[in-house]
Amino acid sequence: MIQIYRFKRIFRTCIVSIYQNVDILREERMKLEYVGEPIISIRDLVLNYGNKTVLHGINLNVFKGQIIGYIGPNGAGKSTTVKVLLGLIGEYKGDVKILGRDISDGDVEYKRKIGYVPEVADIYESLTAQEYLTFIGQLYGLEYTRADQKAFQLMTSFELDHMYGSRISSFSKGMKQKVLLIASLIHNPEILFLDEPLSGLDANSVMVVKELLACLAAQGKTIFYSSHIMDVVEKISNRIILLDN
Ligand SMILES: Nc1ncnc2c1ncn2[C@@H]1O[C@H](COP(=O)(O)OP(=O)(O)OP(=O)(O)O)[C@@H](O)[C@H]1O
Repeated sequence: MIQIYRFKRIFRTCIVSIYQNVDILREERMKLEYVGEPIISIRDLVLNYGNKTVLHGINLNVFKGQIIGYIGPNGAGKSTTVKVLLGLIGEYKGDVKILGRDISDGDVEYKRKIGYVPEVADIYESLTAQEYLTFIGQLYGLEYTRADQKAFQLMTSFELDHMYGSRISSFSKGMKQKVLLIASLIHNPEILFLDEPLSGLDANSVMVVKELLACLAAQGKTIFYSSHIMDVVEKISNRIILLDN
């Protein structure tokens, strides 16, 4: 109980300080913008689905601590870009480096350092949140006890601790979305890819996610946030990329 309380306190303290110092943080993040090696580097990325070209030569550098809003209309190629970065689509032209490594070189180690919240996710609904999250944590190499502790902390921060032992099939859409978000954070990734992460969340949960993202960025995490809705993205991002053909 003490640990939960401590985590809640740290989480809230971080959130409060983020809001109090939001301008300073923005300024600090802007300073980070062009310093050092990019954490994600995309050069002349072209991707075709059959005869159709979806990505027409994208060039982009993303630096540590940035929250990138990756915006474009439906069908612009946002999810496709994210899938390339995650190594889920290999048939592209151009160079993509994550954490300094070319992702086409076959070394998948970088995947331990990234988290992903997909737009549409398959989630094992017959498992409880505890079973699902500890399973994901162990896939990322965490010990069961550590995964369990981390999962419960994150469930608590999203006010879902009372559902920890319940089957995911009994969760609302927004609750499932939160579980997916927790699953993406359980291994403390350096880069977080989010594909429309707020879909299905109520206003309060949107606030929690926004605060959490600001908190993560302040800790030096990099966030790649893909969405077709400018409204929320412009409030949380410190750099916006518009994808238009
Ligand atoms: N597996 C696929 N096979 C063929 N075409 C595809 C495939 N996946 C996506 N596309 C097409 O590629 C284009 C880009 O799709 P993508 O899902 O990347 O867009 P998006 O910007 O994420 O859109 P949305 O905002 O609707 O999620 C669309 O025209 C889509 O129909």
